[in-house]
Amino acid sequence: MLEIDNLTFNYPKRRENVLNDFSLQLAPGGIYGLLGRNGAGKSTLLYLICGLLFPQKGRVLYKGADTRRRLPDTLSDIFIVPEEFTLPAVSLNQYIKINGPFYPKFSVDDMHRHLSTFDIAPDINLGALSMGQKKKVYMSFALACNTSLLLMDEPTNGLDIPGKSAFRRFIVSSMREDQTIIISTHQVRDIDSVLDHVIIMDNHNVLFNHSAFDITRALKFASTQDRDIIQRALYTQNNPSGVTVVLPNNDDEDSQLDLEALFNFALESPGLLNRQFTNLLDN
Ligand SMILES: Nc1ncnc2c1ncn2[C@@H]1O[C@H](COP(=O)(O)OP(=O)(O)OP(=O)(O)O)[C@@H](O)[C@H]1O
Repeated sequence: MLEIDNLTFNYPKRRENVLNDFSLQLAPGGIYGLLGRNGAGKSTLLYLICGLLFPQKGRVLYKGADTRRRLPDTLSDIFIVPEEFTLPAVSLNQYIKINGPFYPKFSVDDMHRHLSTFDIAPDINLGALSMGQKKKVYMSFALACNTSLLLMDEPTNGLDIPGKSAFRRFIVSSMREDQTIIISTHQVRDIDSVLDHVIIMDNHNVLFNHSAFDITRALKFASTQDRDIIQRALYTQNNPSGVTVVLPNNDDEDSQLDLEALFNFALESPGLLNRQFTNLLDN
């Protein structure tokens, strides 16, 4: 269990807090999408979760331990793939030899399996890779560490088109049931089919926090030109072939979660969206 209790955080010399009395609890297992406008504090939250930043107030507990204590047992069970990183100019084998031992469940076989999903040979030198290739190698290493918590900041930025679909395969096929992955991203089309849970941040706090199952139970997403349907919609946005609509799912129909529409709906009418969920949970 990841427990974020009343977190308040600001960087030095900034007027407004980045996070203000921010609380969130994540049950273990599953892929969480963390969404928010630019500057909402998504990266900051990931750094606070893994103990790279310390809050001014509140705390983050992972499996009962405060992550700011940076205990070896905690740090060896959490991995973060930041949006930007550097890799040393060494062979992959050397990199694994140096870094693998910090993670007791690291598996070379898993590493090779993940690399092959991305079509990358294992006998490479990390200094001779493009940024996108480095990202694929680093994400493969991250997953091969088999930590129970994996944090990824904009993981699909810089990946080519085959790399983006490989990423979805890589995430879904490689994660274990007890593993929790938090993915912060703006590239919603790259991940909307793999998420188990959606968290939207705004105004220094959590704006929306529900499972994909509950979202598609409460809401129906469609693209239409039918005026009657458009008039009944809770939220509409134009698309090149008609109108994307979000409707109350009164007749229990299955539809594909449209993360972009959900995100825009949440920012535009958070009260209406959250009321829809209160109604669903009451029924
Ligand atoms: N090192 C820093 N020093 C001062 N302010 C910072 C620092 N890093 C981030 N900030 C500020 O904190 C706020 C939150 O930044 P953060 O990077 O967490 O947002 P984000 O939601 O990840 O944004 P984006 O979607 O653009 O990546 C922003 O207003 C940013 O300007």
